[in-house]
Amino acid sequence: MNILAPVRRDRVLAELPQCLRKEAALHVHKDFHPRVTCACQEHRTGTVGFKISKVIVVGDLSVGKTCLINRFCKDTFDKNYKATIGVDFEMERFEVLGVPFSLQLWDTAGQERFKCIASTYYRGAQAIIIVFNLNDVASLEHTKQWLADALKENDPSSVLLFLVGSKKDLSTPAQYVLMEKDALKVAQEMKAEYWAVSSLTGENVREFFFRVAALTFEANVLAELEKSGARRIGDVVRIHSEDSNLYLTTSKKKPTCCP
Ligand SMILES: Nc1nc2c(ncn2[C@@H]2O[C@H](COP(=O)(O)OP(=O)(O)OP(=O)(O)O)[C@@H](O)[C@H]2O)c(=O)[nH]1
Ligand SMILES: [Mg+2]
Repeated sequence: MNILAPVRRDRVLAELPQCLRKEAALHVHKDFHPRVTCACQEHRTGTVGFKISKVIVVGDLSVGKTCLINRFCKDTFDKNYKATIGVDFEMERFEVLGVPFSLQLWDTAGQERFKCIASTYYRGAQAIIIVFNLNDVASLEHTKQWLADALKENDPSSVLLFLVGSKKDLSTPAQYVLMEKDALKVAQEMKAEYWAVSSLTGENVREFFFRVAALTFEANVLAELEKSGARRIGDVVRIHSEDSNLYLTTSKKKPTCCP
């Protein structure tokens, strides 16, 4: 991969992609955080010219983790199941608000016998994607254990969580509605953002990864600004009391500031 080649035109994000369901979203702001937009305009996004975030994808065997990544990164779909052994890795490049940004996508094995190898790659994730099969309620129940295991290796206060229901093409609308109700509840308990996708049809796959890229980029730049002491004395910090379901601003206490 040539890191200096221009980013593909369909990987350019100029606006914040919106969540799927407001009831289970990491935040529901219409735009990027004003400090992030401002920093990008002024090229104050950090010391390095490009940024990388590590994302791990976990969940039961055969829920469709590999197919989800392959649909987005390679626009392919394989109907034959080939278990991931240990981990696989894909790097996807974006340009967010004019800044080069990459997601390192770690596709882990769901099979019990490979879990031990896979879990050694959990550390240092900025986002955790927990996948379940929308047609298998047990796989939704197991997401809590997958999350607990992934959080052992990461800082729960800074990592972004996504709960993704897969194989949407296999559920009828009525079945989907029932499953979504349970899934939204689990997502709210976890403080994860909920998505439902189909790697076979491609439904929501691009929208989902764009949202992951945008939110990890936003968190990454905010952390960078905080670290570099970019917040000037006298900056006004305003908490939006009308924000609801904003996991980031409520539990993680990231204030919304004037630029
Ligand atoms: N109909 C349908 N089938 C899917 C979809 N996604 C995955 N599958 C099928 O589900 C099976 C398992 O998919 P994988 O992506 O290999 O599952 P995995 O979660 O990576 O499995 P492990 O690597 O063992 O953890 C394959 O036969 C896929 O073709 C989908 O969106 N729709
Ligand atoms: Mg796999």
